[in-house]
Amino acid sequence: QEAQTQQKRANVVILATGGTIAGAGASAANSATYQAAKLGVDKLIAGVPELADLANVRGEQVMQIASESIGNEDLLKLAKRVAELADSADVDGIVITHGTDTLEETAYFLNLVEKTEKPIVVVGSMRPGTAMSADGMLNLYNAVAVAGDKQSWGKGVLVTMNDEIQSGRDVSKAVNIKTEAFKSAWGPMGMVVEGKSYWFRLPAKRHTINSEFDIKQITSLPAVDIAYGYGNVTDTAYKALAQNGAKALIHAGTGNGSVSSRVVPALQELRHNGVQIIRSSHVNQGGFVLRNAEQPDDKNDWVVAHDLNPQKARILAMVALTKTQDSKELQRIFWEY
Ligand SMILES: NC(=O)C[C@H](N)C(=O)O
Repeated sequence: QEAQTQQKRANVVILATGGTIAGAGASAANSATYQAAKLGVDKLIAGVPELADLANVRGEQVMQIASESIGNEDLLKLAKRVAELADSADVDGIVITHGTDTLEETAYFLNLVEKTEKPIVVVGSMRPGTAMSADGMLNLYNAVAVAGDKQSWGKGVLVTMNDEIQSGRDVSKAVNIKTEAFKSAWGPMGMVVEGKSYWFRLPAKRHTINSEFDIKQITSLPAVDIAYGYGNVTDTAYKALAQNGAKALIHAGTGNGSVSSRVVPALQELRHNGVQIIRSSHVNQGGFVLRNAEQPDDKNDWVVAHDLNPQKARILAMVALTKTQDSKELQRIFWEY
């Protein structure tokens, strides 16, 4: 009978990248003061013996860093390894342990470029494993439960934090000091409770298997940078980023992605010189930027990021620019993904 259950169990690979879920503090009282990326993947797995009740789990250490330091090369390395594993017949699901600071960027990137229906679940924690009420154990348990579940197939890259199943496209870190840190303007897709998934909605945007992008065809990512809008802003940062080689600039705009009159002329000139200008909003609870609202995008030949926050807009712009330099195509992609 033991052999039978063994057979039915899904094979889940945990790819560890670092972050607070692998962090350690000096004492159990240290929930916010600690070093990220200290524990190896074997220790993470050994720390939650109950994972073995959910799936046949094995781990791989892909990198060991705090997620604020993840660069494009790291993204490519991780995504290529995910694609290899997704292609292997003996892998049913993939979990990625990740720092929470850029977790939403990695999750969205994978959602765009992985051509698989197999579950890919990105997970982190807000407290290191050494802290009282550490959240990493349960988050990881939930991630393995979701990754090993047939119900999770074809739903795009998922994030399991705080018992919720979120879409990797929509979810974003909204609070930095609570375990209830990750939110989506459009709500979670489901819940995971005691190792069982409960689904309520599906993603409407193109992802993974229905995406036109494929990590196997991407060898490098173009420079795309973000500049922030605020009162009294100048065009200095925008110009400097472009001069430094940015192929597209994400305007992390105020409100509706509005652009200060002090910045508009520089952005018009940069677009004239070939730099793509993408207007997003930096409002906290979910921006919503529409073409030709606040700024004449048709006239300026700018793109709007719609509901993508600036950091997610950077990810989509990089991926899109591997295929097209056309601003209309870019805008189509921003509506569809
Ligand atoms: N909670 C965390 O994981 C934060 C950490 N700075 C990281 O992103 O790696």
